[in-house]
Amino acid sequence: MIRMESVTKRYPDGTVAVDRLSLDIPDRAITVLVGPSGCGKTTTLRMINRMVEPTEGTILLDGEDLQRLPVTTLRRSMGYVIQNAGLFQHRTILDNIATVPRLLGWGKARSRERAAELMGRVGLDASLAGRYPYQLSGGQQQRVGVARALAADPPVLLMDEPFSAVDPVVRKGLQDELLRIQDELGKTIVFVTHDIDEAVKLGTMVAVMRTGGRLAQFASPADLLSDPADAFVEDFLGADRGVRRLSFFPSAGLELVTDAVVPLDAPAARLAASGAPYLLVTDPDGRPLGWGEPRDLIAGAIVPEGLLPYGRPFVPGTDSLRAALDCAVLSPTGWAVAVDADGRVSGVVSQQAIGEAIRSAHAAGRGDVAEVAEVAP
Ligand SMILES: Nc1ncnc2c1ncn2[C@@H]1O[C@H](COP(=O)(O)OP(=O)(O)OP(=O)(O)O)[C@@H](O)[C@H]1O
Repeated sequence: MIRMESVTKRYPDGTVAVDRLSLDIPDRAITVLVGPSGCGKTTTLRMINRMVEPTEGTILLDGEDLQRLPVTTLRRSMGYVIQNAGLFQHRTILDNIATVPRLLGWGKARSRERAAELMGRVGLDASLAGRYPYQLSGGQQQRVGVARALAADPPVLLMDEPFSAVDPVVRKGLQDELLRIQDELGKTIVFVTHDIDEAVKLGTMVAVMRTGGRLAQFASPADLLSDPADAFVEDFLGADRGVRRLSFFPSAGLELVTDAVVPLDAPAARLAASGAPYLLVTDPDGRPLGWGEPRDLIAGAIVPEGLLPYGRPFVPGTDSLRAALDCAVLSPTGWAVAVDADGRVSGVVSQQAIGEAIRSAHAAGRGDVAEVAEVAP
């Protein structure tokens, strides 16, 4: 949808902020521009809505040269969200969100109705509508910024470090919310961040830029983590990229052991049958209670309070291999507990078995990674 062809921006003082950048930004997906401070991310984003004009090269929107489109028409088709939200301090939340529809001549009632609908969509309580920005937390203000950018339903959303000024917990909430909204709305989003974890979490495609405004690599997060183009990208990705890459492998293929799972009232024969070093005891509904060693469990008299904690379970099919590994690492027995969507135990799996699954997933290579790219981290 948006194509950049050898785009360069040289500021009047001679600074080359962006150097011959070519990018195909896919339709209805999130493309993240990431890189160290001053590498030209913001300049690139602003060239897309013509707040900055390129010195050389061409940017096409649906095949049309941006230079041929009137700036007002262009900006109306592109929502813009910035750090600290940039809200109008003297306007209420509802009026902030209704700004663009009002500019487009929608009429007061319809604009406010739309603004109220968007508050719900971005997770803001309706009771906040009459407040002013200073009466909201930083995270709430960012939500207002997103709602305002979406108000006129533009096909493109440009987001410049929108979540950088909030604490990590609020930030995670905002990221999850953006992914949820994107699932519903399917916008073409260009998102600038200097945080590689945010880029890998949000991006369908990630453009890693280096100082001097040059593109270092343009790839899906899974491909980036498995095949960094050079030492700069590898360094930028950080030390634990191997573990992070596991987020893109599903846990559904793990072979679950079921005979190490026993109910509270298990008979002696059942306790002795599995040969496993630990048994996971379940309640009458099949939910986990805790681990016990077979020799410590007395048939018909298992005491839940005497069991080892089962840790955090994972859900095969929804969770990734990284989540399963994390459960196993945190489990006092080294075994991870798998549950279904209702929290009932479907089996258990050892660290060793997860390790084997990781090795075969890596061996299966990229084709498999692409297939499972939808798995949640
Ligand atoms: N108006 C300007 N005039 C001259 N140089 C500029 C101007 N705006 C930006 N620059 C320079 O262009 C380069 C790229 O800046 P830009 O803001 O695009 O980078 P960035 O990657 O978004 O940085 P950050 O992550 O720190 O926001 C920097 O060296 C910056 O100093």
